This record gives sequence, structure tokens and C-alpha cells, in this order.
Amino acid sequence: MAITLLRAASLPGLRDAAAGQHVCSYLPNNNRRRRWILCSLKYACLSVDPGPGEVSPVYSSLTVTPAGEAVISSEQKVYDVVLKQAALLKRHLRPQPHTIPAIPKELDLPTNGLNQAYHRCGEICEEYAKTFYLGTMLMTEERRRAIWAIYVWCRRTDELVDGPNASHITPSALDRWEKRLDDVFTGRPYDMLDAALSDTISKFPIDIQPFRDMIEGMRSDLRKTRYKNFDELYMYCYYVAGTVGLMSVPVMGIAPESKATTESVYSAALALGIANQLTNILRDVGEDARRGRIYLPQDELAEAGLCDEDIFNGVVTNKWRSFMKRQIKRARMFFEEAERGVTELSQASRWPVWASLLLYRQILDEIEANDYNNFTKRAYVGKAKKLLALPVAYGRSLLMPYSLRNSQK
Ligand SMILES: CC(C)=CCC/C(C)=C/CC/C(C)=C/CC/C(C)=C/COP(=O)(O)OP(=O)(O)O
Repeated sequence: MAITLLRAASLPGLRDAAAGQHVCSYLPNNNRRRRWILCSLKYACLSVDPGPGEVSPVYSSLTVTPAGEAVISSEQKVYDVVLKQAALLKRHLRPQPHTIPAIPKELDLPTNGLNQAYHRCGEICEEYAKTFYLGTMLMTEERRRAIWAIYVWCRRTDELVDGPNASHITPSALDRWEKRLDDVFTGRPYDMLDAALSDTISKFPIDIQPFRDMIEGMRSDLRKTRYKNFDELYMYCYYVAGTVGLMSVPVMGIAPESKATTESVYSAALALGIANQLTNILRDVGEDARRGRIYLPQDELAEAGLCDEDIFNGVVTNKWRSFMKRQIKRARMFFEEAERGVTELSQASRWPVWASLLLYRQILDEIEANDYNNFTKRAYVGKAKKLLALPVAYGRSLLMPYSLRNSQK
């Protein structure tokens, strides 16, 4: 994949710089850190047409419209959030006065009330995400309860647009949900489940932005049923799933012995969210189409000689198979990126993350096993395979952090 780098003193100068562009470098697909360093050195990184049959997890950090306008890509925008989250966590890890707002004393729920609230969060997590719930049982009590509280908030947010009342949901209901989120973060929880989250926020350096961004994802789901290209889809996946990764890192914690940068751990968490969501989309193509929704990138469909009609008709053709192969390959690249990061998490947090990674990734294998018929067959990982994933995940959770393995070579 060729990358064209333009030296640009500033973005407005980009158009002029384009005149003197020269190809500086060839960067492998996953050499992101170098790309970002180059960007931060005020180089604009212009790319990127993947060669035939090649996939790039992300297309470019900067694109230029036909009118010559520089447009920052979704990946760059999301990476800015990653940097901000990492900076917040690092600041918290440095010994300094605690800056996270605590729940005002007078609003404190009695400990018993809080225990009940967390207990209910645990029950909900167990009901909807059994394997993940089991995995959380290995975490310390405080972390486990915090993960449950976050999970429940995400579930409730998702249910606003996907649950039984979804047809009545309006943008203003989402605005009210966001106002309620602000209240949770300022220690004024509305109900007991919110109170568990308020308490969690007072104990871990969790930022409100990923929560807000998830609500933004729900807003976009209300108005959008098509995605022009992968850049648009990437943003959607960040909103609805990458955010979960960013919310989880401060609770799961980074292994004290890890030599990885905080940013790289956040990037891996983001990658896992994106990988999961892409997998979810590939699994649910038929189901989504029946609701009039197509989450697949329109430009890639067109390149493969496919259109919306083909999806609504739901016939598996060779064109469809090769389109799907490309999509699955991309989802696997995100899983691969996430894998390195899991090993950097604190030991007790790794198992549930490995388990969910292995289980979710297997859905891609099942789509292949179904000969890419994701129109009428739901890819499903059987009980035996699910059970087998647990000891495998446990074994992996004992591995030394990837950053240490590399530094000892
Ligand atoms: C890798 C590192 C460093 C940390 C891990 C950080 C985490 C926990 C990331 C996971 C993010 C995550 C779980 C995102 C949600 C993705 C997703 C598509 C969930 C689907 O939820 P449901 O709609 O309930 O799925 P089903 O339809 O399969 O039941």
C-alpha cells in the first residue's frame, strides 16, 4: 500500500503543498504509531488506495476532497479521543490530589443501597452476557462491580434504540438521556443503576466523553441507514462499541509490569470494540436488511459489483463471497491489533477479555462455515466451542505482557 506523505506546515497550506508532493515512504498497514508521529510532526499523511484484494483497517488519517479541502479521517478524530483518555489515566496514575468528582456526601446512598444497586447490575450482566459475567468473577470485587455498572449503562443506552420501545425513541429522548448522564457524572444519580455508575466514576478515572459519544452513536442510528464508506462505518463502530473499550481500560487497569504505552493499550481496547462491532454487523446482515438497514460500506459494495438490491434479495453469489472475504479479513485485523493489548491489562482483567475476544472472533469462522450466507443463517458459536474457549482464554491470560516479551528479546 503506497502512502504519500506531504510536508505541510499547517492544514490550510496543504493544497499548496500538494503541488510538490513526493512519495516518501512505504508504511505497512499496521504501522500506525509511525503514521501518527509523522502527523504530529506536522506532516500530513495522505493515503491510501489499498491495492487490489488488499484491505486496510483504516483508510487514511487525512483525505482531500475534489475541491481540495483537507478532511480529517474518522480514525484521526477517534485517535484524538484515545490520546485524551490516555493522558487522563496517566495523570491519575501520577501521585497527585484526587481530581475525580466524588459523590456529594449528602447524596451518598447507604452502603447497603449501593450494594443492592451493584448486585442488580451484576444480575443484568449475568442475564445478557453470561460468559463475560463469568469472567468478571475473576476480577477484584471493586473492578467487577464497576464493569457491571458500565455494562448496564451501555445496555440501557443500546435498548433506547434497539429495545422494545425503540420505535418511540426520538432525538429529544436521547438529549434527556445525555442530561441524565451529566447528572450521573456530577453525583446526582436518577435511579439505583445510575447510582452504581456514579459510585464507579468516583472510584476510577473514567471520562464522560466515551459515554457521550455512545449516545451520539445512537443519534446517528436514528437518522442513518447507509454508510458511504469505511470511514463513516469506522466512526459508527467507534461510537457504539469502541467507546466501551475506552470506558473499560481505567477499570480493568494496566499490568504494573507492562512496558506498553497507555495510548497503545487504549488503541487496542478501541480496536477490540471496532472488531466486535464489525463482526456483529457481518453476522446480522440479513436481520438488519429486514429492518431496512445496511451497515456495509456502499463504495466497497459497488466495487464488488453489488448494490442494496442484492442484499435485500439475499442470494449468496461469488461476488458476495469475495466481498465478505474482504470484510472478514478487515475485522480479523482489528482483532489482531486488540490481542496485543489484552496481554498488557492487569492479570485478573485479561481472562474475561480474552474469552469475549475468542468467542466473538469465532463468529467470523462460523460465517465462513455457513458459506457466507449471513442473509438467512445466523452464525452461531456452539456450546462446545464456547466452553473450550474458556480454558484457552484462561491460558492466554497467564501469558506475559507482549511489551515485556519484546523487550526481553
Ligand atoms: C483489549 C483491551 C486492552 C481492553 C479490553 C476493552 C474491552 C472490554 C473492549 C470490549 C468492547 C466491547 C465489548 C464492545 C461491545 C461490542 C459489541 C458488538 C457488543 C454486542 O453486544 P450485543 O448486541 O449484546 O451482542 P449480541 O447480539 O452478540 O448478543
